[in-house]
Amino acid sequence: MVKSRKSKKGNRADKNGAAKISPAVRPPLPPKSSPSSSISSSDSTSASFSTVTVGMLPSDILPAPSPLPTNLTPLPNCPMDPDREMVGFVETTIPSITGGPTISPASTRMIGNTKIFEVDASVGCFVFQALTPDECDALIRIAEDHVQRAEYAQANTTKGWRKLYTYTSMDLPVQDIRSSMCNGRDLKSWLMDKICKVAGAYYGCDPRVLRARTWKEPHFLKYTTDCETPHCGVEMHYDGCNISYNMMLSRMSEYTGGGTYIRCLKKTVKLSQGQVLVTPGDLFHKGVDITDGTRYLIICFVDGFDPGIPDPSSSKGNHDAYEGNTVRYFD
Ligand SMILES: O=C(O)CCC(=O)C(=O)O
Ligand SMILES: [Fe+2]
Repeated sequence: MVKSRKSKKGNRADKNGAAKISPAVRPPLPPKSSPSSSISSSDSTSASFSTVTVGMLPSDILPAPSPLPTNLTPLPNCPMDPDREMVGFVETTIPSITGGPTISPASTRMIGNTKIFEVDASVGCFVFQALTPDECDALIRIAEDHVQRAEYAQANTTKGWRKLYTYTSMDLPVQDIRSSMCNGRDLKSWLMDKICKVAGAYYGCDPRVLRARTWKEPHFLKYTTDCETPHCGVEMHYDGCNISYNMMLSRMSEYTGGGTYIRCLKKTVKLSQGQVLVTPGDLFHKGVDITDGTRYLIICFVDGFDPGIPDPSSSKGNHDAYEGNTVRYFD
């Protein structure tokens, strides 16, 4: 049956979050070189990510099959998912079995300047807006650009979408995109700082103790129905780290279905573009199948502080029946 989200080679983290993963042998880094292209965000709220610069990889000496756009179409002044259609409700619950939609306010609170939506405080699950749509679109583009270059170059040192874990098949470690910079910081540490600051405050630990579990983290995760062997979802599992975060890069309109089903809550959390769901690593959950389109996430298995929240759910019962019990969080 489904258990911890194992790495492809059978490594896994134990229930205390200690990684039992043998040190990965990484290929040598290519020499650093000057930037080849950049994406600028016009969103003034995203000052810390105003420029994503993609540096040159060895494959850059070959013509790129599809060059990166040098500018992104500015989105209307909307800090949230432009496709959201239900502005005004803080939480929408649509029970799949017991009748029609009900709307109930989510409990919210501020951590610094960040608004936290409690998915369920008793099991330490929460959502917040971490990125702007511009930032999400830029991240998808640099990931896909990296993959295209990797496929084009067919070089062993540059790999594209691949299977890093048992239940997924299109993963890409963020640190593969070695030269992407955000205002002089590398992408991985920029993301980790952003999330760990809030997660540390939420769970009551110093954010500096929180770290990515292995070199694979954080990683892009792609689901798509638009290929020969569609990759649509992830079956029930727990991540086995201390804390996990799932950051949504896609807009709602880019896929149908999807969402993260949390077994003990019998709820599927559907994130808007740029929102992140943070959970303790012991909670059973699944990536609900998309039925059409493409859904991109950045996932991270974080260690360093155990929030000590065991999963209260039982594996018995028809949990799939509750997958349609969807919650969304809006301002
Ligand atoms: O697709 C999702 O929402 C969940 C993905 C997930 O649980 C994982 O990659 O470990
Ligand atoms: Fe997971």
